[in-house]
Amino acid sequence: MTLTKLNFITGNKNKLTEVRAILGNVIEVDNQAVDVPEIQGTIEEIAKEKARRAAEAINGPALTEDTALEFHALKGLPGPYIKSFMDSVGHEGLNKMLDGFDDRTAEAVCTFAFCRGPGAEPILFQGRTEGSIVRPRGPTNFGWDPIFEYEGKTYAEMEKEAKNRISHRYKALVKFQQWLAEGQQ
Ligand SMILES: O=c1[nH]c(=O)c2ncn([C@@H]3O[C@H](COP(=O)(O)OP(=O)(O)OP(=O)(O)O)[C@@H](O)[C@H]3O)c2[nH]1
Ligand SMILES: [Mg+2]
Repeated sequence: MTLTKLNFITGNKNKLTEVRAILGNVIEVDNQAVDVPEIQGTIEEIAKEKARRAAEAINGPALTEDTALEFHALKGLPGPYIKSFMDSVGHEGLNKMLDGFDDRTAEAVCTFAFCRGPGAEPILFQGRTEGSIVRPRGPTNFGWDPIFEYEGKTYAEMEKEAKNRISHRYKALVKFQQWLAEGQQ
């Protein structure tokens, strides 16, 4: 089955905007904001199960994405649980979690999962970008962008195009595009 368009199942408008900006001229990206329950487990287990449940929910091919933010000093936490950490303690709390450590480096991880349909095994495409956790700088319209610094600028301080050339999401989508170009084996 050669894909001519994608159904990206996400409730996150910022993610959708970046996926369309990065994939825009490669393939059409539709969206359905189906609320898919997320299990606990490894990043890969969470990403796969999200795609399985999305494909079941729409009874068709589904692309999903799960993002994690791993603090090296905390052995990878908050990881895939970053959303609840961000909602509960915010930029300041996330910074404070590292104030007792010398190592403030972190890794942004984006894991796309494509599931051809109910019962199919999802295929994963992962991108990672290394940075440091800093006090917030820049616009606050996308999650933890203001506290993730890459080569001197936070994601929030970067022009959108600049972020979309180096981000965890961009790197994951490069792998996805290669898979699409190779005929989706
Ligand atoms: O500053 C940011 N820069 C990014 O590039 C980025 N990508 C994701 N996130 C946030 O990290 C959590 C992941 O949780 P998440 O993957 O489950 O996303 P979500 O629940 O918002 O959407 P979805 O699960 O419907 O796709 C959510 O709070 C997202 O807002 C980002 N924050
Ligand atoms: Mg989610």
